Amino acid sequence: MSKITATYLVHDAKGNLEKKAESIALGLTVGSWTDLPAVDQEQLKKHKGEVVSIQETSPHQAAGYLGERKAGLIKIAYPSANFSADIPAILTTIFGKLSLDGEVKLVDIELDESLEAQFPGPQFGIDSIRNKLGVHDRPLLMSIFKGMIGRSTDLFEEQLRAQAAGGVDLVKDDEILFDNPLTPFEERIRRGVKVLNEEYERSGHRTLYAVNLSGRTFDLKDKARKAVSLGANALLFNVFAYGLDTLQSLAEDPYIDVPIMAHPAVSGALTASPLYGISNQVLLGKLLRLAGADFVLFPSPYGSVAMEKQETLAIRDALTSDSRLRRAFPVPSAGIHPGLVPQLIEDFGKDSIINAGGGIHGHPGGAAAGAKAFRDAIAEVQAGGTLEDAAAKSAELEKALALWG
Ligand SMILES: CSCCC(=O)C(=O)COP(=O)(O)O
Ligand SMILES: [Mg+2]
Repeated sequence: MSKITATYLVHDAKGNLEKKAESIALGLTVGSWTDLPAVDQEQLKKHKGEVVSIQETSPHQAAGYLGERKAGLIKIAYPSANFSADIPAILTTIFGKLSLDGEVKLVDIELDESLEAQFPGPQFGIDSIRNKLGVHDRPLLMSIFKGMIGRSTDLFEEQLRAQAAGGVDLVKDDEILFDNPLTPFEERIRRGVKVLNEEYERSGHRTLYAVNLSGRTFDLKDKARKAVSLGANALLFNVFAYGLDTLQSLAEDPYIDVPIMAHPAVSGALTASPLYGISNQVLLGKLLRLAGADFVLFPSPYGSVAMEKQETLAIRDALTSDSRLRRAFPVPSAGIHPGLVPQLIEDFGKDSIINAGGGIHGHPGGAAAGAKAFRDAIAEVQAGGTLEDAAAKSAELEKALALWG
């Protein structure tokens, strides 16, 4: 029978992990069935959650916790006969009321093949995005518009041109730039298409622009379709302000045939606690890939909004592991500057995106020089050289390293 298996990190003050596991397996499925007549018990058996394993582990030393307790990893399998094949039903089954019930964190999920087959995953994924850009042999470079709130479309055009001229492969809106009278959504797309076509004619380098798809949930599909009809070639989406299923609906729409970039804004509210919530591997990795994100941003382990390295590597693996689903691009972000390029490539590999806002716009020579500094660093590291080798040949990189190290 098809199923989903969920793993929970449980801290139990009473110290009885077996009882806790059984109460989860029952409570999230058939409830208390043992008191029912035998015929009903038989009927309900096939819907009951199954405790697959219980592995005791050392309790987390969370500040302020007093007293004895046991911790364990509890694995429970839920029959897919219990839920429809959509993320809201799955999340409610495996972590609905349980998410409110003490120190329990959802740390892993495994869908069996027949369940996973009911999700399309990324529409494009790494290989197809590389084909669009014609770049196959290095990590991609992305930059972020900065300081656009309250500014005009002329500045937008100027920033976009400079970023593209410096050699970035993708430019994205900042997630905090919404539809507004000064830089309206449709106007950003029109101007973006014009500038990037001109830059392509001039340099032969292709750049994609991910416009921030924002507004009310029920307007998103029409807005995204309109964006595509105007020539938008990628969308940025604050998925956790809306919900994973909203992303899936956008990714599945045949008229919204552009890659979608998932921003992690708001996700920290669900993932940050070591005791509660959902692990980053599950939320930003497995679930975003399942829901159809082509690119996933998350805090890098060494930038300004840092995440534990192990967690970032687990996200990377969840997005790129072998699967029937296409691979999504990991985009470690926040506080990224050219001095971090060797470490980024070592940790996230060729099939990742190096993404910078301040690290490009803050370059003393402007955004074009900032982008070139990154491209020079990437080229040298890919060729087996060092940043020092690259800086000796690149005035832009030399300046960036002098500023940020
Ligand atoms: C926390 S991951 C998303 C990073 C982001 O949205 C951003 O704007 C990063 O900008 P930065 O200037 O730190 O590169
Ligand atoms: Mg941002």
